[in-house]
Amino acid sequence: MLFADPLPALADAELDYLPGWVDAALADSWLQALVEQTPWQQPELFIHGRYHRTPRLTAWYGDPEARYRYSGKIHEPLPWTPLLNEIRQRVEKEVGQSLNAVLLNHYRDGQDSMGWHSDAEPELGRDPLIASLNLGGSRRFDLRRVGSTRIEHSLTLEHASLLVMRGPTQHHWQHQVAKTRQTCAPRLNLTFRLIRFPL
Ligand SMILES: O=C(O)CCC(=O)C(=O)O
Ligand SMILES: [Fe+2]
Repeated sequence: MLFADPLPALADAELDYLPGWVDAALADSWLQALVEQTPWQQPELFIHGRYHRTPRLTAWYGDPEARYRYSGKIHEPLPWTPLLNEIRQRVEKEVGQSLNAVLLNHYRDGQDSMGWHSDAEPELGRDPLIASLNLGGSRRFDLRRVGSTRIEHSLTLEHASLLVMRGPTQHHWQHQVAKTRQTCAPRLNLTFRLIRFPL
């Protein structure tokens, strides 16, 4: 093989990393439009008995039934914009499955982050497919087994790439985007999902 595999096979996981999934100039235009057009929010999360501001900006879009529970609160989806719907259709074609919601995360700099979690909410059902589009600055994405504190693998998610997680991944693995002191260009991540069992 000419290049080191950015993603070796991990037991009980099915991950595909597709660098350059979309033309870089088109990805640039998506990034700019989404940063400007999205009504960003910074919700408060109730964790360990205290409220914390989410360390990033977020927005939730989807079909009307795609409600989403997050830290005890139910979030109604915003209606699809033409651009998000166009991106959704491209992603659906890639993964061969319909998707009815997307979570947008805006990491403004290296101090914005997402803590360890699995995307295993009951609304997503068994073996959920999560298709994650990366726009803007690169960030390190870490993986560890559920129940372990040791990072087993890290990969750099680059502009215009798509990371697809499917099969048993969410039931056996957690992921994070950690804070970093390195300078980071603003980054958007869009995780497309299928809410199978709406609340
Ligand atoms: O920003 C990322 O790459 C991860 C986002 C994520 O894990 C999520 O939205 O559930
Ligand atoms: Fe996630």
